[in-house]
Order: sequence, then C-alpha cells, then structure tokens
Amino acid sequence: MLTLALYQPDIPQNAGTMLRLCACLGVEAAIVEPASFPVSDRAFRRAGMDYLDRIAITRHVSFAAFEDWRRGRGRRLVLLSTRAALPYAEFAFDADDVVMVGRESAGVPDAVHAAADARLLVPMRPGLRSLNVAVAAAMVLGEALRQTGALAALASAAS
Ligand SMILES: C[S@@+](CC[C@H](N)C(=O)[O-])C[C@H]1O[C@@H](n2cnc3c(N)ncnc32)[C@H](O)[C@@H]1O
Repeated sequence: MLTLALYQPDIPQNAGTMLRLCACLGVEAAIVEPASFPVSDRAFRRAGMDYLDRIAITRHVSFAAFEDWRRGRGRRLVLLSTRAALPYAEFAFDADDVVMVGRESAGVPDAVHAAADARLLVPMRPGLRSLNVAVAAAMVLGEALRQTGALAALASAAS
C-alpha cells in the first residue's frame, strides 16, 4: 500500500485534509515529527473529521527514525518538491512507494532532498511559487493510485 509522509507538518488544516485524503483513498500515513501542533488541535481534527480514526498512521520522532522504518522495509522515498525537475506523471510508481510532502513554510531540508530516491514536480505556470501542499499530495497520489491499479480497485469496490 502507498504511504503519504508528512514532513514536520506546520498547518493543521492541511494535515487534517491530507489524512482525510488518505482515509478515503486507502493510503497509509506517516508523520515525521515534530509537528507544530498537537493531534488534539481543533483545526486539525475538524479538517480530518472522523476519518482520522479510519487510517493507519505511523509517527516518527525524527527523520532519522523515519528512515530506519522506511529502509528497513525496502520502500522507496518519493519526494514532492518545487525544486524537482521530473514531472510526476512521467514517474513509474510502485504500489509500496512512500510519497513525502514538505512543510508549507519551508519544504524539506537539503539532507531530506538528497535522501529521496526520486524527486517529483507538479508542473506549474512560470512565475508561480507552489501549490497548497494538500493539493499537490492529491494530484500525485491520484496518479500513483491510477498507475498501480489501486484506483480501479477502489472503483470496483464502490460499484
Ligand atoms: C507550499 S510548498 C513549500 C514551499 C516552500 N517555500 C519550498 O520552496 O519548498 C509545501 C509542499 O507542497 C509540495 N508542493 C507544492 N507545490 C509543489 C509542486 N509544484 N511540485 C511538487 N511539490 C509541490 C511540496 O512537497 C512542498 O514541500
């Protein structure tokens, strides 16, 4: 199963929205701490609604701990970055890839950028800085699920 990893999330509404996305699409979630808000945060829980109880979430106290967990399972780290060159739709996803998004305020540090097995861009019009992190996550997870057959499985389960 795909995992969406949130690197040190700093906006509770966006984190809640992404966890709700994971619940609806059948994607696991990982949170690389520290987050800048507690899981009891009202805005976070409002955005995630009752879906927060419907997903598998792993929490990691640091990026090093997250890397131990990921590498121990032999899973690729696929980073979404405004600094990437490869358009996400040109990438061949695996069903167990870990797709990571950065902080709204600062993306990810260079060391995290360097640790990724792939760095993907959602192409945008020139002169614009970035998408909302949850929007970028939704676009790329949609493509990853489509490529790996999980979207078709969701469709047949719903019919
Ligand atoms: C608001 S952006 C971060 C902006 C930050 N100032 C930077 O330059 O990295 C938050 C996260 O959303 C994702 N993101 C937003 N727009 C993206 C794009 N066009 N391509 C790939 N990832 C994007 C990335 O994971 C990014 O770290």
